[in-house]
Amino acid sequence: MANRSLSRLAQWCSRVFMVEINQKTEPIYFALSSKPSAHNIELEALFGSGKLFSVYALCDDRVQSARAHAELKNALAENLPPGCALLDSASFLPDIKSSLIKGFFLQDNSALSSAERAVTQLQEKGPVRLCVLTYTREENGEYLCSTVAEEPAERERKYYVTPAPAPQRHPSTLNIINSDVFYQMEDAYKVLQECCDIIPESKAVLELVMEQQLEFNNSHDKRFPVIVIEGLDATGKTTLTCSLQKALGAVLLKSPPQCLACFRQRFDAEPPLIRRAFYALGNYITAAQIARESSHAPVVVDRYWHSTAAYAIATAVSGREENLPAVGSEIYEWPSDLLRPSLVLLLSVSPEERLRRLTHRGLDKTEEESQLEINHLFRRKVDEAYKKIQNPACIVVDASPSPEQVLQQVLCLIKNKYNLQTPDHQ
Ligand SMILES: Nc1ncnc2c1ncn2[C@@H]1O[C@H](COP(=O)(O)OP(=O)(O)OP(=O)(O)O)[C@@H](O)[C@H]1O
Ligand SMILES: Nc1ccn([C@H]2C[C@H](O)[C@@H](COP(=O)(O)O)O2)c(=O)n1
Repeated sequence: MANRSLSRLAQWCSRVFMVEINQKTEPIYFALSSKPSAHNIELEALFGSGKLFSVYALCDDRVQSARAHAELKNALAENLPPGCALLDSASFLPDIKSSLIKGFFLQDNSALSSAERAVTQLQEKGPVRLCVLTYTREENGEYLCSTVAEEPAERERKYYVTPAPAPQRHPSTLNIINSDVFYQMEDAYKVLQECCDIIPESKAVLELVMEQQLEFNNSHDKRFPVIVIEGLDATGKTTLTCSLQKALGAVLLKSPPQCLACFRQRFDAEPPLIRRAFYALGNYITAAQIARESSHAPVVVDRYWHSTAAYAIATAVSGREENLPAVGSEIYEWPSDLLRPSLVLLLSVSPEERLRRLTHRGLDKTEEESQLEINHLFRRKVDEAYKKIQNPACIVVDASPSPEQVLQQVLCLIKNKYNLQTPDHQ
């Protein structure tokens, strides 16, 4: 269903709404119905007594939609009067892939109940069309939903708010494929193609991808091992990959590759659809470099697809780590057209040790790194997602001992697996 058709209230009736009070508790689910329902304590707690709204940015185009949602969040945060709570919300068709539409649930407890005016002003300002649903409480305690629509007939239409059961699949997992994680180069490529007008840097990135693909040769029969080192920030990847490079006489590569470094900040500022497509394409450039280099030497890679998928999944899946799909889900499948490494090692340290290393290093932190620091829930989800990725799955390495001991441990793993001749580091 095109988003634009959702401007009519009746269209929302086949859908379920999810409101997330916070990341640690279960979301609240409700639906719209022409029939009233029995009293529900959860809904009572969510709807409380103030004025309530759901706000969605409606665009047919996925790039515009992703940007409009992010802009709406900023605009609401800036323009709402004090006393308003802005909660993440979404609407979806239970267990139907790609059906999730993100929006916001707004509780207006401001002194003058002026959130509606602020929202209407945003609606008038455009250019993005907003769908605003408003909820009112009847004397008998029922909640009714109507739209803040221009046409009077549409404004008159009302539906009962009724509780809905939690779906089997957490709604935030419904849109992951091709919105957060890409499983073919073509799919990520298309996203950046659609961005060329609004983000001119996309063109340069696409050209670099095409250049590398032309040189890409995936047909060497005899390859040297390709060892990927993964892990959260400050777990020791840079330290280990540099030592491995020397110890194995290997070529050291990273993803995203150096040629994309100047574009990274630009794409990091974009919503997940665009940002993740950028990192996905980075992996294909690195893959082409791996294919070239592994024909004459072992290759060590600092981050690759495990990072791209794990961070994207952990960000997309809201709430607790139990909401992550189980091992075996298609979302953890390695992209069919991406060069597979021979070995993936996941460096693991305790949160306390990682924080100590981060603080000691004292470098600027990206927003996501800062989030990792303050948000243990997110860190656990990244870690879990790393471990759920299959074919190739990663081998967890305890990276808390000294750098030299970690290196020895890893050399041992590599030697055992490949019978490689590596210098002794006793
Ligand atoms: N085994 C270790 N024991 C103690 N300190 C370590 C160890 N390995 C690395 N460090 C220190 O921890 C800090 C982070 O290490 P490093 O830069 O190698 O991590 P990283 O995983 O590459 O981080 P990022 O992903 O953020 O670039 C550095 O100050 C480094 O010297
Ligand atoms: N192959 C990669 C590498 C990195 N990312 C993303 C994931 C995090 O947001 C961030 C971490 O990188 P770092 O700060 O350690 O340079 O970059 C990715 O998606 N794919």
